[in-house]
Amino acid sequence: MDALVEVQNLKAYYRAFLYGVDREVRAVDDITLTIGRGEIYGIAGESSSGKTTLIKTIAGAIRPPLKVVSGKVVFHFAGGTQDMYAMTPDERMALRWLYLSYIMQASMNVLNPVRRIHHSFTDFAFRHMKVGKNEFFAKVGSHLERLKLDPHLLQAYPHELSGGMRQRMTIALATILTPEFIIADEPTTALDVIVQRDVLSMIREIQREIGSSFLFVTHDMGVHATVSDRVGIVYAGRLVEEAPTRKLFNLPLHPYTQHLVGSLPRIGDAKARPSLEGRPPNLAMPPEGCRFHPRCPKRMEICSQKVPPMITVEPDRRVACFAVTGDQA
Ligand SMILES: Nc1ncnc2c1ncn2[C@@H]1O[C@H](COP(=O)(O)OP(=O)(O)OP(=O)(O)O)[C@@H](O)[C@H]1O
Repeated sequence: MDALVEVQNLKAYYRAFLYGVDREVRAVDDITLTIGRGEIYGIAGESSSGKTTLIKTIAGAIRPPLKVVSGKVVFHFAGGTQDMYAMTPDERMALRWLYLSYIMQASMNVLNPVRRIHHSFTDFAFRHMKVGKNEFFAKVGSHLERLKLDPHLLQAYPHELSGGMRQRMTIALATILTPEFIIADEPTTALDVIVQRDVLSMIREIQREIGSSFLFVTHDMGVHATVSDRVGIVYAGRLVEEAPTRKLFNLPLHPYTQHLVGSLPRIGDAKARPSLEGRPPNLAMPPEGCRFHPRCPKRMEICSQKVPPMITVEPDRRVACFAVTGDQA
């Protein structure tokens, strides 16, 4: 695989005072993954599993109480190879928008609510494009048309657009400079199913047209089935399985992935699918060994004693589970 982003043994913890005690919340704990050029890499996992913290850490958007404890995030952009945490804040800023951009769930936060939408494009992209105003707006117009958005919408205020249209406009804004890497955090979660489909096909189209790589985060496995090329499953701050999407859905290996895939509703279901017993762990006091073991139907003695390493079980898939790989140490 031609790697665009390499995340190596990344650990990022929050410092939190809980019940008067100073604790570390180990939200990202030793994650290693590679995102290929032109690939849509999905991250899935339930609420509080560390998805948002992982993408903030990859994007270099770190502020206290979050701290990168160890590990690396390396980008192989056209401008050269860069190590996110060896860069100065200015160098990091220079990457934003041009090479790396971010699509969030709450699109209103990006589009200035009291100004017409064209101002948002000017504010974010004009100085980077290094062309005159007329040429700039011609480029913005053709980018919108390419994404099947009417350029007249640039004259509108954000509140005049529907939620789905606003989100599509935010995606147009995030991609106007054709960044090589786009991070999307639950970009369709607040949208109804029909609008969600439009936004997902827009993301696929962008990936085809401008060849960007995406890191696509959502707890919704149905969305991953539609849009992601590969999926990494996160549980309690750790990556537990990674595979091409089709393989992951056809034959999930990790018991947690089996639960996620097995709990997807299917047409003809007479009753609700069983939910997993127990709750995800408190990341300030995670269980020893495999963090999933207290809830795992396949747990063995070793699972509470040792952290299962991520093992490559096929050239394109990895899993961290003693029940699958045995103890290979
Ligand atoms: N500012 C903070 N201080 C302390 N702990 C935090 C802070 N922000 C998040 N956490 C903790 O870090 C862990 C991971 O949170 P994170 O938001 O990354 O999870 P998530 O998978 O993105 O969840 P969701 O899907 O609900 O957004 C959680 O245990 C959360 O309580």
